[in-house]
Amino acid sequence: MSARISSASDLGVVGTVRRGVQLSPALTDGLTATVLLALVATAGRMVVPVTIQQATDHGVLAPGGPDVGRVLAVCAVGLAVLLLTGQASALVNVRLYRTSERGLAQLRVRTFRHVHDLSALTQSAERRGALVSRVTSDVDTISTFVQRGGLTLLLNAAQLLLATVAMVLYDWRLALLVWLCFAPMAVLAPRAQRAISAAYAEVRVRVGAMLAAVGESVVGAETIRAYGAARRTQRRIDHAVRAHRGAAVRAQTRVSLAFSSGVVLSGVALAAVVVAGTLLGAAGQLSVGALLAVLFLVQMFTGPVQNATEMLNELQNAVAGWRRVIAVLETPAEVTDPVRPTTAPPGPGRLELRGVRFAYPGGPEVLHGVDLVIPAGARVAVVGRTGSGKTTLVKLLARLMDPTAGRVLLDGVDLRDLALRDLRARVVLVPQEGFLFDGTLAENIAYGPAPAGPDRVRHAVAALGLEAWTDTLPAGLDTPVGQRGESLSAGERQLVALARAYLAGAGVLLLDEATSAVDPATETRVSRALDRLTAGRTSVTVAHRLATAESADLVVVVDDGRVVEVGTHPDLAAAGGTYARMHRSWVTQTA
Ligand SMILES: Nc1ncnc2c1ncn2[C@@H]1O[C@H](COP(=O)(O)OP(=O)(O)OP(=O)(O)O)[C@@H](O)[C@H]1O
Repeated sequence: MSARISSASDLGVVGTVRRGVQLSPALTDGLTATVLLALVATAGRMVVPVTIQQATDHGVLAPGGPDVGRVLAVCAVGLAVLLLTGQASALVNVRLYRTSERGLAQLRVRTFRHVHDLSALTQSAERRGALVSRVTSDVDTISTFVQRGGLTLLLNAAQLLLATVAMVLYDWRLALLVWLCFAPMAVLAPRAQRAISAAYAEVRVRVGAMLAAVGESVVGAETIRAYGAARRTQRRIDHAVRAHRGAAVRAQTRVSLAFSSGVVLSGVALAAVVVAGTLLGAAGQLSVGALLAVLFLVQMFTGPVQNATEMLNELQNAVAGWRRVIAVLETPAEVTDPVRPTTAPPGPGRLELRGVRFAYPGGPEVLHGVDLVIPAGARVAVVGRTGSGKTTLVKLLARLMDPTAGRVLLDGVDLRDLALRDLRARVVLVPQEGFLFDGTLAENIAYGPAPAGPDRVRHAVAALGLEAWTDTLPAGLDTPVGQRGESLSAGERQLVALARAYLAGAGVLLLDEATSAVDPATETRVSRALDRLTAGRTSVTVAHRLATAESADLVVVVDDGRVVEVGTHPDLAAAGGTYARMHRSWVTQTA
């Protein structure tokens, strides 16, 4: 079972870009037209040097004296071309943004859906935060390159080529001289870029450390005060802030050095052209206009040579981002919809495990051949020591993952043959800590497969006997719960989770009993709501309190990945086995 998502795909650079483009086909929409427009825009830049040369040689320095009309005519043509190419340039940007945003939106949606399809197993194997970052920041690194980098790289090359051709046409010796001056930059720039990237990587690490230090000190303020660790914490923060400052200054120093060497090199090139051009001019081999034009063309060299390395760096980032996103998309979703789902009508809710074995990826087997029948409509409590496999068993019943061997059946049908949508409508898992979304109580209760209106929410609340509680809240069912339900107590969050499960209306409920302590009043409400919720339904509860087992129809005892006892509480308590021992020790502890 390969539930882990590899950190990155192992495609080469070209393969990665090709696969990335396949995944976001919108990226290539109208690309040919965009490239043509971009080439027109780049060619338009040549207009300035050419206009200057024409205006100088044939206007200002015309053989019969300055010809103002000619200068104006040349400038007007130059201006018109410049305006047109300016339009082309704006259009290129708009088109690029539009197609790249569309393409990246496709990629985000696709990756996000796939993350949802991955089994609970993969999601827990992979840190959830890291998955979120693949959908967000990794796609962002691609976006920077797609929006600017890719085309800039092409246009820079075109600009260098056109500028060189223009220079050669004016004087090939000057063109050669300029290339010689810029050669060191072509060699040094990649090195400078690497040094700058390394410095910024260091800055990012330091920012992370600084945020962690500050964040921990705020979140853990009570513990810090309780242990008198304020000074030690302060020192840690000071250190993190100083380290960040040092790294940021180093990075900026490198950027400034790189920038000024670029300026120096282009200055050297300009000076060399002025000297060589003047000598050629004196020998009658170069016109003043041509010399001016070449000086302008030199300016068109600096940008592309500096940009090229930066863009190559962005290409590297984008390829790394693409590789990580592709790795997510290439992780097979293990819990998939059956090709031909069963059409059998829903049964009463009888569950069965036959020879079920399970191992987490790369781990030892944690369930070793479990055979178990859960009759329809029974209230079942699963008990056992911590780590014995209770939660794993319940997750398999909900098909959050599939067994390594054996079968899980609902009303005689293998869960793998049930359409996932049908399965989720018939079996609902209520986790220990149900996730609450930032919204009102009613919105959170209505969070089920079928959207529910206020009447059904009120009905669910009344059916579970929770009105007395909701009536005490400031805005009743419209009370906001805060992010993750932080405005509610742990017990109240459980009540919301139960109402939500009630509204989902499934015939089979799988409950992971909450272990967090709640006040006695809420405790009573929770257990009353649970009684009402499970009435008439099949329910399997991972019981952390043996009181739950006492009131269940059937108790299942799991020990070290095996079901060792099944029976009613009185029978098992009298049998003198594992359950009887657990129960005796629980009674003495709580007595
Ligand atoms: N996501 C996971 N990846 C790898 N191993 C896991 C994972 N979840 C559980 N395990 C291992 O599987 C075994 C059974 O765990 P499980 O959570 O099913 O036990 P449990 O009886 O529910 O325990 P508890 O009462 O503490 O919740 C344990 O050894 C546990 O370490």
